Order: sequence, then structure tokens, then C-alpha cells
Amino acid sequence: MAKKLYSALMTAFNEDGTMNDAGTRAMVRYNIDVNHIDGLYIGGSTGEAFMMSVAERKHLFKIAFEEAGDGCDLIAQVGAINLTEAKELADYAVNTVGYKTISAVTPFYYPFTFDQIKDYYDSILDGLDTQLLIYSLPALTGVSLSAEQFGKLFENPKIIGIKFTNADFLLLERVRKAFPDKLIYFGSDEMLLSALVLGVDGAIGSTFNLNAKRTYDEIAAFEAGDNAKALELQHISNDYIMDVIDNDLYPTIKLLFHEAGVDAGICKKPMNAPTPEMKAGAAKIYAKYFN
Ligand SMILES: CC(=O)N[C@H](C=O)[C@@H](O)[C@H](O)[C@H](O)CO
Ligand SMILES: CC(=O)C(=O)O
Repeated sequence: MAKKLYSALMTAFNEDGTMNDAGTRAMVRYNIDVNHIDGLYIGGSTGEAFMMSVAERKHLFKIAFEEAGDGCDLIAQVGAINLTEAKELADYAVNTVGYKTISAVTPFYYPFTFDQIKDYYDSILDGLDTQLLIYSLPALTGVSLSAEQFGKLFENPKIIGIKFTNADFLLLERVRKAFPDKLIYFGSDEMLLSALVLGVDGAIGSTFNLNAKRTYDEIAAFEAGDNAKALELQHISNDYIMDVIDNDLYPTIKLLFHEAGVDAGICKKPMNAPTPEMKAGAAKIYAKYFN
């Protein structure tokens, strides 16, 4: 099966922290019309969902779904440490809006036991006709799951895979071998090539919003057996990603959208508002990698 690339959709905000729907819709359009992206991951870390109210997250699911139409696959990230809210978001995404696939971050902040984490996923899915990707990102959540624990979560047949944002390549290899039929989308854009070698089904990431073409070329080179070319492209992408991170990751991706002619709004506080220095930095990055 061809490998798939998903952009982690950004949410556009105004200076007062309210949602900028036109900006969000424009980023959906850019991903579909310019990037020809396979799919969008909506309301994840990159979407700033953990700084948004439930009403705002629902609104985001609705406008992204409307704008995308049948232009690409869509995954709604519904996770929250308030399980009542996660269930409400899941029900809304699936039954009110029509998402076929949802995802949920592992519950974070408190050190939940594995049984509690399993109950969280089973509760979110209870009574819903949908499929779910576990969103695993130990670096931000502090939650690390073992291959065996992923297997226990997979006992729920609605759980079809993992968004694996983790540099633990031994774990990735163990999970890949143990669950050949589950989907694994890799979430650390800088390490994509290593993950391709281990047989991931694709990737979900923030940096593909602008850098999709180069990444598709890398995947094509890898699939054609041209590892040297794939590595050359990963090197360029990583120069790009390091420059973006140095300039402040999420605000800079929005500034790069501006450079590309897309009015993507800004990030929500406590994320940074763009400074003149950041804007100048983004203009340089855009000229360096996309001209
Ligand atoms: C926390 C976060 O944003 N993770 C993203 C996806 O999972 C990645 O796409 C990273 O943003 C990217 O790899 C840059 O480090
Ligand atoms: C994939 C990613 O960056 C997200 O969670 O939005």
C-alpha cells in the first residue's frame, strides 16, 4: 500500500485569541490544492487543540470537514484528560460532522496506570461506529507504552493503529513486527527516513504543511530503492526543520504560509505572537527552501 502523508493542520487565530476561520480554511485548501496531501490530522498538537475550549475544537472539526469535502482523508484528534470532553468531542466528530477516523492522545499530566489508559480508549470508542489511531508522543505527555501494551489496546478492534511520535526505533521495530496489520504513522518528521526503513505506513507532521513536495519525493526515492537520493532529501528537509524550530516552530509555520500567500493567522497565547525578527527569519527560510 502506498505510504500516506498527512499534514497536522494548524488552527488560525486572531490577535485576541479568537479563531480565524478564513485562515484555517485557507490552510486546508493549500494542503489539498497545492500539496496534494493524502490527509489532514485535525486538532492535534500542531492544531493547538490543548489550548482550545471544547466548543472551539468542535467548530474546528466542522469547518475543516466542510472545507476539505472529499479532497483528502481526515482524522479528528479528540483526546483530552477530561474524559467526558474527549467522549463528547468523539461523538460530535463522528455522529454530527461525519469523520470516519478519530485519534486520541494518551491521557497526560497525571501518571495514569495502563489499565486507566485502556479504559480511556475503550470509553471514548464505546457506542461509536468509528476507527481510532492512538496518539503516542512520550516527549510531551510523559506516557510511554510498550509493544505489549499497544497489543492490549489493539484488543479493541476499533483501534486501527498508532500515530507514533517517538524516536525509540527499537520500540517502533517491535510494534511493526508484532502488528503487521495495524497502521503506523510516524510523527517525528526529522526522522522519517529511518522510520520508512522500519516499515511505517506513512507520516503525520507539522512540517509537511509547507514541505510536502520534498517529502513525497523522499518517499518516492525510498520506494524506488534510491536511498542515497532519499537521504539527500531528508538532509535538506532537516536543514529546513532545524531552521524552523530555531525561529519558533508553530508561529514560523504560520509565517511561512503567509510567505506562500496564505493568510494563516497567528498562534494562540501562551504561544508567541510573531515579532519582526521572526517574520524576517521566516522570509529567509521561505526563500532558501521554497524558491
Ligand atoms: C509535537 C509535534 O508538533 N509533533 C509533530 C507531529 O507529531 C511533528 O511534526 C513535529 O512538529 C516536527 O517533527 C518538528 O519537530
Ligand atoms: C502531528 C502533530 O503535530 C499533531 O499532533 O498535530
